[in-house]
Amino acid sequence: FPSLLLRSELQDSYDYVVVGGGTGGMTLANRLSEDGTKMVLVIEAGPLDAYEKDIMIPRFYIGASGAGISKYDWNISTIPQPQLNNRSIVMTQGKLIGGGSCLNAMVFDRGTPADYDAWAELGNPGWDFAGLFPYFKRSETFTPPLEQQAADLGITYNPECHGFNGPVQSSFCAYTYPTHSNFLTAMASLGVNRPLDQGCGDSLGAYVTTHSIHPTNQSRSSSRTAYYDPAVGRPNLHVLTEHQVTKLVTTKQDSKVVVTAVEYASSKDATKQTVNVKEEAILSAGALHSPHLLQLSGIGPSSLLSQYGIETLVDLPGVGHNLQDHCVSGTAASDLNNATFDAEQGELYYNERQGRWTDGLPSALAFMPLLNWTNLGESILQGMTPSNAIAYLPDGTDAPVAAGYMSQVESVVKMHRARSTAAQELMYLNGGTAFISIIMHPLSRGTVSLTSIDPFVNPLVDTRYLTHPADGQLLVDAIRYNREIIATEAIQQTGAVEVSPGPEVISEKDLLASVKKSVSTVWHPSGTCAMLPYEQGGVVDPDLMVYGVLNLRVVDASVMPILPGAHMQATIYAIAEKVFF
Ligand SMILES: Cc1cc2nc3c(=O)[nH]c(=O)nc-3n(C[C@H](O)[C@H](O)[C@H](O)COP(=O)(O)OP(=O)(O)OC[C@H]3O[C@@H](n4cnc5c(N)ncnc54)[C@H](O)[C@@H]3O)c2cc1C
Repeated sequence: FPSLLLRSELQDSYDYVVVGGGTGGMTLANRLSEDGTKMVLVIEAGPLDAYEKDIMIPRFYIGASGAGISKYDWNISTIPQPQLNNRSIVMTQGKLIGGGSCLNAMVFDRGTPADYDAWAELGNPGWDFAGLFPYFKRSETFTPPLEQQAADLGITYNPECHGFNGPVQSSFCAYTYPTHSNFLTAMASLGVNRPLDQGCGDSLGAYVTTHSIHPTNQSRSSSRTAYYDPAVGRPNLHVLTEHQVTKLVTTKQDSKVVVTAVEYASSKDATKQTVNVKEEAILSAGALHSPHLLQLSGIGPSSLLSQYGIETLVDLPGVGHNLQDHCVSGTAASDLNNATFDAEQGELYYNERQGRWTDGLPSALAFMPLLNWTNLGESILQGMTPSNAIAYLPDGTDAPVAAGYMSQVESVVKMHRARSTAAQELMYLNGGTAFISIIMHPLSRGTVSLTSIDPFVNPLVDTRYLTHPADGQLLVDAIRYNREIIATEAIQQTGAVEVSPGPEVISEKDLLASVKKSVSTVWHPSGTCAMLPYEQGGVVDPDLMVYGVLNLRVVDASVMPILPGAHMQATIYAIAEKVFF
């Protein structure tokens, strides 16, 4: 791996220093270093993986393996959540070259046009669907479904909505459970449409999705394989792994702050080193660590920084606020898998690159607008009005952050009313073992905050899932909807019966209690350095430049002002592809 450097081989200064070699960071580093006149350094806290099967074979993605791969994970959990019976939720976050794109479930999709148009309407010109569309395409090499697969599962696509030369592979899993047809038939019987192609923004309805999987060898396509591997030999791209950035070194120029260097260390006890920044520093440390690093560097809410004796260089109340995540709860049906089946499928994978092991997160799903699946839509929407919502923000939320939140809620309600976005994503898991519902536009907001001036102490993550009652109501009603699906003739043919929460759990109160017992995450934290106007609690402007700092950007999940009604990675690749070009 020639561009992995020892610290002693580093130059004194670089044109660009990218903090974090994950999904967004490696994309940027690759594109910036296409210009051979620019020296680019990536500093990544984690190592380079060794193409282990847990990373590369879809069957073993971290969620499927249960416990995960702690050496490639930051091993962070939320603080105990009082509203969830004091449970802490495990918040897996990649700590390796490729970041989350090496651990994720590989679903590769886009939201609806409304999801991104809302970003633009919130004060970010150019970040609507039309503005992002070329960059979605630029990041992607799309492989259409095989003829038989398309016929069996009714997969349709529009080539005009896809890229065919981009670094990230997007394809349909070689294997689909036979019961996926039952699911699609069941959804059709409930009146749910089959969209032409989610790549065009036509993502509402039930269908089989694309994954970031290489269609030839059926292995993971990540920012490591897509953006790191091809750039590894460039003399102007240096990558320092297993070193954690501890602080941005700054000076003042007129009224603005300038980043002059980046400080890093290999461990808590190691001597801290610095590398100079000629043009820009770029934070791509993810939605938990980018705000943490800003706070450690004196850029954040002064009320928080003063508690730790950190001088406030830029008072930005939004840093670490507006934490949003796609939370999930489900209805378990019968277990359709067994160990013998799995062993047979393993053999099939190694011999032919076919079978169940080519399938990461099961690919049959439905994105459902609010008013299309719940009869309680109108009353849930009433409870979502911005003036109601503000009461559910964390205590002590600064006025600009609250103002930005009100605008976000307005956008979300508008989209729900127009049925232009998904309120839930319904996943048909493992060929029918569970129907899981993921809230696409949660109104609960959490925080990420430092708890020590020691950068090696992880930030405190408080996701505050279900603190806005509408999020809980949606998950409760999703269980009722799952029961309707299980009762359809097509699903009954699979032999599925509800095992959890159990058909005896019926009242609103009991259903909510069961949701609170089970609610978890699909690991999509975002919004903590939101791209919003300054007076709305924004942290970065539409060029993703941090307010009050001359040469600092944030390029990762934390800049999303509102979560899209989709999984994250395709959007993060597009953000990183777009920001400089
Ligand atoms: C288990 C799991 C399943 C998921 N499933 C899907 C899915 O199926 N589809 C989908 O689209 N999305 C999925 N996601 C979400 C998606 O993968 C993430 O949202 C995305 O990868 C985040 O990209 P990022 O660039 O914001 O951060 P990351 O990719 O996490 O990159 C941040 C990088 O910065 C490094 N870093 C942090 N702090 C420092 C520091 N101080 N110094 C140096 N380096 C630092 C980290 O080690 C990491 O490598 C999943 C995520 C997880 C964890």
